[in-house]
Amino acid sequence: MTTLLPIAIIGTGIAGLSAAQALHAAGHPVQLFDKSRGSGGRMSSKRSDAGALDLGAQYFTARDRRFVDVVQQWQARGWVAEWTPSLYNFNNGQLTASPDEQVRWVGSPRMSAITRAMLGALPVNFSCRITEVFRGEQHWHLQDADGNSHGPFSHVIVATPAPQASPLLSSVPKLAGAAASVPMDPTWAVALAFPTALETRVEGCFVQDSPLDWLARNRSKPGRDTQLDTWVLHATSQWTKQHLDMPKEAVTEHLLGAFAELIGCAVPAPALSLAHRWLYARPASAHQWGVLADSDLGIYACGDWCLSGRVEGAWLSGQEAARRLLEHLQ
Ligand SMILES: Cc1cc2nc3c(=O)[nH]c(=O)nc-3n(C[C@H](O)[C@H](O)[C@H](O)COP(=O)(O)OP(=O)(O)OC[C@H]3O[C@@H](n4cnc5c(N)ncnc54)[C@H](O)[C@@H]3O)c2cc1C
Ligand SMILES: NC(=O)C1=CN([C@@H]2O[C@H](COP(=O)(O)OP(=O)(O)OC[C@H]3O[C@@H](n4cnc5c(N)ncnc54)[C@H](OP(=O)(O)O)[C@@H]3O)[C@@H](O)[C@H]2O)CC=C1
Repeated sequence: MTTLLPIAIIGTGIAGLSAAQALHAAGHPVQLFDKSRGSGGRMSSKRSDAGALDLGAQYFTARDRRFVDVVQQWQARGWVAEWTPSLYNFNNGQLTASPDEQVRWVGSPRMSAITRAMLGALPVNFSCRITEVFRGEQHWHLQDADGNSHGPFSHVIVATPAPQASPLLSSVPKLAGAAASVPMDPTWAVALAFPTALETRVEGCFVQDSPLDWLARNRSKPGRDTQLDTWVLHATSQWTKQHLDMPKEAVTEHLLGAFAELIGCAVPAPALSLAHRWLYARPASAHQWGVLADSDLGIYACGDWCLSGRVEGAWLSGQEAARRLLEHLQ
């Protein structure tokens, strides 16, 4: 059985697009919405004079068979490539090589390439912040921040971070309460570009006992612009919380200082630097919900916070939302 009305999907991160693709493949019309100007959410990339910079998700791993299979398809289509960084660990003031066998994937030529390709020609309203989701006598309707109404829709899938999902689920208090119970931690990200290559072999580093949590040589990822030596630094959730409202220039200065202390080579002034604050970067703890659903009413919530807090979890959660919706239609 097919629905005549489209299914509204709020959020064009990987969870929303995972659900959209599965529903579209099953013959159901979808209509996507995102408050941003493009797709990707936390898997987006920032265009800059130093090329595209992955400020959010750095790479992803695939452990679940279903995700392994889809990543192989993405690889065959050229949407993703394996990233094999020279990995290090910084612990107790020591920088040590930390190679492993883990396969790590990145979007190619930038992280945002994956959701751009998944979106394809699916209908989407960008720069459209949904503020209200409500049910009429039979169907769902959306209200956006500019006062426009959208609908009717047969079903709604909310695919935003938990704190942003909760108000959109207010017509089903049980779902709104579950989403509200998931705190999400922030992450400050800083990108740097140096005119000459830093004299280090480090291409990725897991960091302990520092304001930094992770750093990556962006240009070591496949397909990236290599003219400048580009780096992305992520602060720990703890440091970010303590400095949530610090001006971007000061955040850059602090994290550049921490980077210079640990990287073990001379660090000149960067030719370009930028900072980005991810307010809802990761769920404070993992859940095993898969999806939140009220199938009788036709409303679903998905995203990384319903599973592992990683790219893989977000994709699986979107699949689960689509599966539950299709199951209920039968
Ligand atoms: C700094 C950082 C580093 C990370 N590193 C990794 C990593 O290395 N590996 C890994 O696996 N994962 C990593 N992650 C986590 C990974 O990025 C996420 O798990 C995944 O991208 C979440 O996808 P999602 O679709 O659930 O949510 P999102 O990507 O957040 O998508 C939600 C979308 O909803 C939109 N939206 C929100 N509210 C509204 C509204 N009211 N109306 C319309 N649209 C709305 C947003 O604009 C966004 O596009 C990282 C995340 C961050 C922030
Ligand atoms: N900053 C955020 O907001 C945010 C960061 N996230 C990070 O995303 C990756 C994804 O995790 P995944 O399980 O897919 O990858 P890994 O297996 O590569 O890493 C998992 C953790 O394991 C430790 N690790 C892995 N490899 C090594 C290594 N070669 N040497 C030392 N340590 C390694 C490391 O843990 P610690 O940082 O040392 O505690 C990895 O973190 C992951 O890095 C998340 O932190 C996800 C969501 C938001």
